[in-house]
Amino acid sequence: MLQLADMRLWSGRTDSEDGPAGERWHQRISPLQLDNPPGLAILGFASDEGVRRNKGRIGAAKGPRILRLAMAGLPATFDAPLYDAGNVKVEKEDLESAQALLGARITELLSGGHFPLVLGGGHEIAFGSYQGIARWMREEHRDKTLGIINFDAHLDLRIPSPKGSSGTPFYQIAEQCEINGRPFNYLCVGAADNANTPALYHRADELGAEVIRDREITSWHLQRVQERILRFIQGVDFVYLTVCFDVFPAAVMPAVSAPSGRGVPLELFEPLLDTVLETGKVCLADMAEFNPYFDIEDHAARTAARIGFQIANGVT
Ligand SMILES: N=CN[C@@H](CCC(=O)O)C(=O)O
Ligand SMILES: [Mn+2]
Ligand SMILES: [Mn+2]
Repeated sequence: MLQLADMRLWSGRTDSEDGPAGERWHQRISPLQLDNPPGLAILGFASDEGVRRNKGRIGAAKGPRILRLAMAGLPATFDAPLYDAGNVKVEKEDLESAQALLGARITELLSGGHFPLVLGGGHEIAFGSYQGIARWMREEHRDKTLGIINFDAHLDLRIPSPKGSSGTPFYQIAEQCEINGRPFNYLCVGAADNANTPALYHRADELGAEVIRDREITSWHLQRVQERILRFIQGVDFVYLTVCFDVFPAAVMPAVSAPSGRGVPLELFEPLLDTVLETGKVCLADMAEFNPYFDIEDHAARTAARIGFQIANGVT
């Protein structure tokens, strides 16, 4: 179901003595209305169902709420309008309907010229995000191609058994691409060898997916990784950016279902994210798997908000 924006979440300190340059997101954001001028539209996907089906630690359905609270106090550093587009909530384990509804809402946002910043929820969010982008491209950009960049410790290329989960979204997307005669352009950045079986790597190969492993991402090799990402982006017209929070070290991001044994350090992730954003091709970003039950004194929520801040500033 669709839930209207709960504007009570957007509150925090105000520094009125500093004028507009002292404003924060909670002072700029408004509930999205039909025909609002294009802006950054925050949309939540309150879902535990994908992680539950994937035998993980549930709690990500509370992500959209806690992430909004964490982002409310961010400095308002961009001029574009900022909107809250509400939430899509999974009801009675019916993940498929919620993903379709998320997709429909995203198509509306993209058609309205907005940049959707979608807050999960487990990584099953990706199959909803993709449905929304795919329909928008079918309707408005038929001849263009899409690339998916997933910052993640996991490939998320599991085969639905029998239903989709937080571990299957990119396999489901590959199936859709096959059905519709579209290329499956998928780059996973940060995959961990201790968190993906050979079967999953084999599937990545079969599907022509590109993989940059976590251990390849060091400060010494940063430029090489940036070049690989840029090469991937050069081959597509639009990029769907998805960040699975378990790509970070567990000490930085304990608030996930499956914390990382190594992870990509934040100080290396940030320049990689800039590399993606600076191409100007990103049409949507989502952030998945934030589970506030496993946070420690809101530390991870702050890190997640910082990534939202970097994306918002990079696309506006
Ligand atoms: N979306 C994440 N999925 C991981 C979870 C791994 C785990 O629970 O250990 C996966 O399916 O591989
Ligand atoms: Mn993951
Ligand atoms: Mn994932």
